[in-house]
Amino acid sequence: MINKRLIAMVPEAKAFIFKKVAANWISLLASVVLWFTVAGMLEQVLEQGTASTGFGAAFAVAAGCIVVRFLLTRLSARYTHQAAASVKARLRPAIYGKLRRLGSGYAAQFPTAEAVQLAGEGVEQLETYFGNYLPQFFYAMLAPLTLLVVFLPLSPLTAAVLFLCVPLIPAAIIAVQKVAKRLLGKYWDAYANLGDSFLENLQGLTTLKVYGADGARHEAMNAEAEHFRKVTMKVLTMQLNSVTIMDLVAYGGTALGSILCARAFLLGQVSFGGAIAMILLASEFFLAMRSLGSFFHVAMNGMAASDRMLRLLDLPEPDQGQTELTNGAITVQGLSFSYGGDKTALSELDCTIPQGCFFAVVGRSGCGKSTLAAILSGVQVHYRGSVRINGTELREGTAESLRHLMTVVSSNSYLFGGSVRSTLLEGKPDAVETELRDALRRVNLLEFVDAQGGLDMPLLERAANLSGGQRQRLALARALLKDSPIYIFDEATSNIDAESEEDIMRVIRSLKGSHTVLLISHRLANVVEADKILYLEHGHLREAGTHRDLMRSGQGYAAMFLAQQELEHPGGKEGKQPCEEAG
Ligand SMILES: Nc1ncnc2c1ncn2[C@@H]1O[C@H](COP(=O)(O)OP(=O)(O)OP(=O)(O)O)[C@@H](O)[C@H]1O
Repeated sequence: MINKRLIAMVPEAKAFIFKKVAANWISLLASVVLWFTVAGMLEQVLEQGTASTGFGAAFAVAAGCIVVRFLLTRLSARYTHQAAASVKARLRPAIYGKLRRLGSGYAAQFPTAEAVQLAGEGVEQLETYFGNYLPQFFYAMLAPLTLLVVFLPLSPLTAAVLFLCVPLIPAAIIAVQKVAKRLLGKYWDAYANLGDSFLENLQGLTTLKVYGADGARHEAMNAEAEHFRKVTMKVLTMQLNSVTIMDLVAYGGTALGSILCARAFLLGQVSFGGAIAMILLASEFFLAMRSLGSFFHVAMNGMAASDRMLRLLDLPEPDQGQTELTNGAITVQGLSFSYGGDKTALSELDCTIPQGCFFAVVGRSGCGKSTLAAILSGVQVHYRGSVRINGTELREGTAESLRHLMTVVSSNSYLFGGSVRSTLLEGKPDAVETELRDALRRVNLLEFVDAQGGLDMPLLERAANLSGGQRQRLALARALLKDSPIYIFDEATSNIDAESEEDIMRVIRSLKGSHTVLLISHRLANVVEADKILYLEHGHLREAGTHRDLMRSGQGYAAMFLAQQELEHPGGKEGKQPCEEAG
């Protein structure tokens, strides 16, 4: 339960823990003085029948002790909060920073829902570990030792019996520790799985409704929730049972101590005042350990969370490059990539994309187009072979410079809720009104936005109040404002209306010359004007050339192009037009 690595991660907490232990210990000494003073007054009253001289001083001492205890209790609570705050301030950024360093492909290594649960509830339970459990752990050892020293001169037998009973509480804790660890492991598994399902079902709710599959998912989630409830109940039962045992030891021990004190008084071994003071203090022998037992269960849960947190923090990170990437030709040599297993998504790819050129990557579904985009944009970093931009290897470049250099616009670019203005400003935070309006004009969205109240037109989450084509055009306007030297368009025109598609393609074509453009498109009519088309098949580069070259060679690309034209214009001659125009 003393995790050195975890403690080292929150170095500030050590000082607060020390101060809290000191405050609790001084408070215990104040209790000793208080109860001995009260007992002394009682003895005086019993012996003399009335208050005598020195009573006023005794009252003053007792009142002083009460005030000291009150102040120290407040101080102790403050140290708890400060320790807890330092836990939050250290661990949440550590989790967030790790996810950032893992890069946008982090979800392949660690589920999003679990990361959120750890950063939220996991960290909160660790607050109890640092703020309560650790200080109590040290205080619970100090308190019985202090009382042993106080009791020994008065009644050695009582002191010895009480002191020997105290370890029964940690023994009860140790007895349940193994069971608790196993149960809490199960608890976190069930919690994380439920979180994953909940997040996924929520994200896909519309799809579930469309297919009428929400009922089945509902049932499946009910079963998961029921499993989580049962595990939670087992955890609570275990905690309750162990608390009952600890209470039995604490109150049984206090009762035994009181009986021994009374016996020592009757045998004349201790004065009346001494016996009363010991009876009043007997419970203090156990209270510290008893509180430790209560904190133990919450802290144990925090420890289970910390195991997972450390697993996340230990995940291997992609090497952080140190070289500034600069604009220039993209050179790919012997590029291979696999998502795991024997199957390769890309095999020995070679190509050079000169600066300012318009390249297209095409091929059948699953041939590796998006994988290439993910590698070029730094999302997938574990590739073999070489990818250089202006001569610098991609993995040696800093993430920051790659972000400046390249923008990816995909078919599902995320649009946050807010306004059109706030969305556009994500592309260029210091853009002025005219720049924002100009970007909207370029994607043919200005008129619509103006009709809806202008740049401050409100946007719902994921811009749900826009049509698919409008969303995509807005995402493009945001990307244009960023004005990066290289753009990758990954199916940026899929699933949208023909008018929006043409608007977007017009903008993409206009970037040629001033920007390097890599267009990934399943619709080959869109790539006809590309300077070079790369045709992939099962991760291999099979053909490369202009549309005209590839049509002339009459292989895979030509067959795919003609098939699409036939589908779009059945029986018509239109199918051949773009080819002839390009020629
Ligand atoms: N995250 C992943 N984990 C495992 N395999 C993956 C993953 N993403 C893609 N793949 C596999 O890698 C191969 C290439 O996928 P990729 O997404 O690059 O194809 P694509 O050409 O972009 O397809 P599409 O045109 O359908 O988008 C496919 O066989 C796919 O099943």
